[in-house]
Amino acid sequence: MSPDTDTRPPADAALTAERPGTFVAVVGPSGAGKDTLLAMAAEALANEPNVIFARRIVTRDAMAELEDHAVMSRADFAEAENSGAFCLSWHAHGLAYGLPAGLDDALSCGKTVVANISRRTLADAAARFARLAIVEITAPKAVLVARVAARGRETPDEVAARIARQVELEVPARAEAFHRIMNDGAAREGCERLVAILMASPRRAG
Ligand SMILES: Nc1ncnc2c1ncn2[C@@H]1O[C@H](COP(=O)(O)OP(=O)(O)O)[C@@H](O)[C@H]1O
Ligand SMILES: O=P(O)(O)OC[C@H]1O[C@H](OP(=O)(O)OP(=O)(O)O)[C@H](O)[C@@H]1O
Repeated sequence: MSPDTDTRPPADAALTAERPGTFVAVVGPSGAGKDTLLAMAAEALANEPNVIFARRIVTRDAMAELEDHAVMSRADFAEAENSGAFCLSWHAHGLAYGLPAGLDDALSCGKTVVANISRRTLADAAARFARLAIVEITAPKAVLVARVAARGRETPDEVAARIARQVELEVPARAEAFHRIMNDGAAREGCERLVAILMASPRRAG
C-alpha cells in the first residue's frame, strides 16, 4: 500500500463488530519526531475524548520532556507480560516496551487509540486489533542523525546503534490506511498532519 493513496475496508467483519475502534500505529526511525508529534497532538486533542494516546510501559527511566511513559524493571515487565497485562509488547534497543491491555476496552468503545510502536510489531498489531491504521513519521537521514545526537537521551554508542538500525516498513495486508509524515519542517506542521489523520480515522458514532 502506498501512503495516503489507498484505504481498505476492514477484512474481518466479526472482529470489527467486536472492537470497532481504530488502533493507529505511529512508527518510524529514531529521531523522526514520533514522541514530539505525539506529545503535541495529545495537547491539541486534550479535549477530544474519542482519541486516546497510549502511555507505554518501558524498562527505561523516563525523560518527561520527551515521553511520559511508565517505568518497569525487567523482572516486573516479564511478569506483567506473562500475566497478560499488555495488549502488545516488543523488544528493541535492549529495552522492553508494552501497551496496557486496558486499551482493548477503549477500542471496543469505538475510540481511536494511538501509540508509538516498533515497525517490527506491525504484524502483531494487525493480528491483535480489528482496525489498524499506520502513520509513518520520518525525516532525511542527516536530520535523524543530528536529532538523535542532540536529544541527549542515549550514550554515544547507543546513538550510533539507533542510527545504524535498519528496519523495513512492511504494511500488513489488513491495514486500513497508511500515511507518511515527512517531519523535516516545523514540528507544528507535522503535528497538524497527525491531528488531521487522527480526527479523520473511523470511529463508531455516538
Ligand atoms: N520538526 C522538528 N524540528 C526540529 N526538531 C525536531 C522536530 N521534531 C522532533 N524534533 C527533535 O528531534 C529529537 C528527536 O525527536 P523524538 O520525538 O524524540 O523522535 P523519535 O521519538 O521519533 O525518536 C527531539 O530532540 C525533538 O525535540
Ligand atoms: O523497530 P523500530 O521501528 O526501529 O522501533 C524500535 C523502537 O524504537 C521506538 O522506541 P523509542 O521511542 O524508545 O525510540 P526512538 O525514540 O529512538 O524512536 C519504537 O517505538 C520502538 O519501541
